Amino acid sequence: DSGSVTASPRQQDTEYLCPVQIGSPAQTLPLDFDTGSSDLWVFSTDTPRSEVNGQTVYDASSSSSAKRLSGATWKISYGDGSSSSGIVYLDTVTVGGLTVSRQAVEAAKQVSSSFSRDTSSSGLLGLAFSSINTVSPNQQKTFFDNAMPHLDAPLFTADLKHNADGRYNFGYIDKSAYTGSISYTPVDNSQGFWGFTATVDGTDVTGIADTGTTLIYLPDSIVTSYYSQVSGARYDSSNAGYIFPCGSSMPDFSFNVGGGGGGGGTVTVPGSYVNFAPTDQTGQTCFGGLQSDSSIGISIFGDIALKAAFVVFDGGNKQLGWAAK
Ligand SMILES: CC(C)C[C@H](NC(=O)C[C@H](O)[C@H](CC1CCCCC1)NC(=O)CC[C@H](O)[C@H](Cc1ccccc1)NC(=O)OC(C)(C)C)C(=O)O
Repeated sequence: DSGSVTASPRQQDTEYLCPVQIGSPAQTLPLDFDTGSSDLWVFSTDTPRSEVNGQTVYDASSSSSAKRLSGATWKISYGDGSSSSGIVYLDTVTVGGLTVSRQAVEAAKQVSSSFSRDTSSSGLLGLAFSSINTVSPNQQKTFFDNAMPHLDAPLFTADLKHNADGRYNFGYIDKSAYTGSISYTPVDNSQGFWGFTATVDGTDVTGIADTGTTLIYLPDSIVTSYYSQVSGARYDSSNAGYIFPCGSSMPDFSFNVGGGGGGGGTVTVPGSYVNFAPTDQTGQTCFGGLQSDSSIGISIFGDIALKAAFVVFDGGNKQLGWAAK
């Protein structure tokens, strides 16, 4: 089996949403595919009306294939401080033509305000490792874990784009989607994430490949040396990050993956991607797409990095592949 689904950017590439079919007859919800978490949760008819703000909701009672997973609950909180919790159904889930028949669909009974405010997203589809799924008492598998044994190849690929529709493919590598060769590097999933080590200016950086995080967060030393090349760039505490004059021409940002003997491959993030967005309506000052990880405790290669590459999340061989495009 295989599947292929469009990933549409929202709010200046802040997140990427994909249409997912749930239940019988199919209910299509736009979900944020997140390689940084492992719960498939959705706004539902169980979500208080006061917390629903135009989002499409899942109605288990109108799905003939929905079965309540009795006694199961979930509760999750994310790096940005948002959170949600609720109950669990098993139902049929289809992504880009790839179907999993008994997928844990976590229906929200509560969502935090930032989810209510994000009118374009109906929830998340977690693509990290099932070891960090939050369902209790019996942890549930991700869509990818459930699909893996049926896939032509035990992998999925992420091809996110700046300000344009990209694609997640499951079960195969689309050779027309990238240029040159794919450089692979081992994955450390001990924390449940797609952890890997890259080299930046000769320094090894261990971080995670996270489609659910908008920006790149790296060690201070790397970030300060990057912005030292940009006149007028400075760390601004009110914005809690590096800002600079919007007219600045930003240097490209490169990192090497799969180094060692073969020299590995280099991913180059165009400087224009690092000029993420204006900090206010005046458009004078812009916020950087590369920020320090010092308040996070882990380095994150988020969408700013991922959209500069074609990335293979290989669950069978526990490796990450990076290619230019
Ligand atoms: C629960 C654990 C098992 C896993 C958990 N994983 C994470 O927190 C990482 C994961 O990728 C989560 C997934 C996101 C949670 C919030 C909704 C969107 C997805 N990433 C995160 O928690 C990181 C948050 C993102 O970077 C937000 C995302 C966002 C998008 C649109 C609107 C609001 C917020 N972007 C964001 O803040 O963009 C700015 C900086 C430009 C404003 C953890 O480590 O705690």
